[in-house]
Amino acid sequence: MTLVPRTGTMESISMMGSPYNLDKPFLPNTVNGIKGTKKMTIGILGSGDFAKSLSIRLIRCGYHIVLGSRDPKRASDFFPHVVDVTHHEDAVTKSNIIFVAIHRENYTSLWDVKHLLVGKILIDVSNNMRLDQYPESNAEYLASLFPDCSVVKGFNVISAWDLQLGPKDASRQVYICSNDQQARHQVIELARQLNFIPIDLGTLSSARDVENAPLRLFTLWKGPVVVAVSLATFFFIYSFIRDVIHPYVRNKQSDFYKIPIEIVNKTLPIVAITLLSLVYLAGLLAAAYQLFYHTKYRRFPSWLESWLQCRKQLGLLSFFFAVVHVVYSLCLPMRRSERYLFLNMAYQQVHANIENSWNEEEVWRIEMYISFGIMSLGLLSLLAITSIPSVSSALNWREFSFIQITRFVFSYYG
Ligand SMILES: NC(=O)C1=CN([C@@H]2O[C@H](COP(=O)(O)OP(=O)(O)OC[C@H]3O[C@@H](n4cnc5c(N)ncnc54)[C@H](OP(=O)(O)O)[C@@H]3O)[C@@H](O)[C@H]2O)C=CC1
Ligand SMILES: [Fe+3]
Repeated sequence: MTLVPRTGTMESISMMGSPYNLDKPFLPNTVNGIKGTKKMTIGILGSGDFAKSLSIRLIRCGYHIVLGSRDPKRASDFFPHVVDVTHHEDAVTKSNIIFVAIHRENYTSLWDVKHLLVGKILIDVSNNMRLDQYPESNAEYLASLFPDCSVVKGFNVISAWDLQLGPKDASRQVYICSNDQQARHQVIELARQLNFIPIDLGTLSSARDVENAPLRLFTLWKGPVVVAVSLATFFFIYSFIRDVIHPYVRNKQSDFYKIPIEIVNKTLPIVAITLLSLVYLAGLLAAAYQLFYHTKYRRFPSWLESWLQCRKQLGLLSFFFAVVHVVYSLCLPMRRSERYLFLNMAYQQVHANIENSWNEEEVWRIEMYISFGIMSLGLLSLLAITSIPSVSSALNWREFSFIQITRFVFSYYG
């Protein structure tokens, strides 16, 4: 089966306006200006938010929509006039690829049209409220209800809002899986025509992961963020006790003014370098593990595997702390306390009758320190940039490792 080629521009429109506005900007006499193109019919069951946004996207891409609703008269008010809003029976009869845009709890309401669904492709777009909410995935459940259909899971990672925004939006990947290979390929092609990037996840056993995907919240970031916050808290308290509390207890010297900038600025680079060490330590431990067992065909313990997986996040957090440290350091001379200390030093120097306080060794130390600091930040930025998928895919493995090693060396000097 050939699918209608996608059409050109897709201006984003809002669903929030009145239904009469819906068809104006993108529905001329011909669909998106393509005359005489034979339109393929796609069915949608349900007339909710997802169905509305999906129908607009499909129409813009040159498809004809037949929408099945329990109450077509009411539903038709919310759809552009070119959408054929009808009963479930009629919609199912007129189309071979049908989006099931209703919630899992209502799948059984499709029992009445079961005989009409034989041999059709049902696309399950549903999501759940919680991770692993049901014993089996929604798509597998739908497949068990309608064993004579080819159930394909997909498009659930795209929100109704994203569907309206059009292809300029970044969230374009959709995961597709089905036990029927031919149906899967047809839906993959359909996703392409709708300007999404389909990812083939094989059989329906992946559906659970696909359904859990929109519910996950920064899975790989949790651990690194907890580590970074814990390190920051620990080193902040340590520096506070060492540089503020200790001089106060011993000499009654009040250095509490150091808390907002100096103590924070001492904490930041320590956390940055510790996080960076953790990035490389995971790889070293993995290598040691393989050497110890004389094989690379042995699974790493789960803690090491999770650690290896979140190295990128650890590295990016290290970069974040390093950048903030640089900003703090640049602001150090701006402070009033710095100026007072400077004046006091000058006054004491005059008192002591010292004309020139130039200390060659100190000068060189600071010049080198700043230079290495800038260079290491530059390399850290380079690595942060290379962690962007489109950039890293342009580098080969040797180039990537070269940047890693150079950064490691400079960061330690910095
Ligand atoms: N909204 C979103 O952003 C996204 C939604 N999804 C999934 O898409 C599906 C639809 O979501 P959404 O459009 O937001 O939901 P809505 O609640 O807005 O719409 C659901 C539709 O299902 C139909 N329906 C309601 N009750 C029954 C019933 N008892 N029997 C038969 N049909 C019924 C109704 O259509 P009618 O009255 O015309 O029959 C209703 O419009 C869900 O599975 C959801 O998980 C997936 C990704 C994103
Ligand atoms: Fe520093």
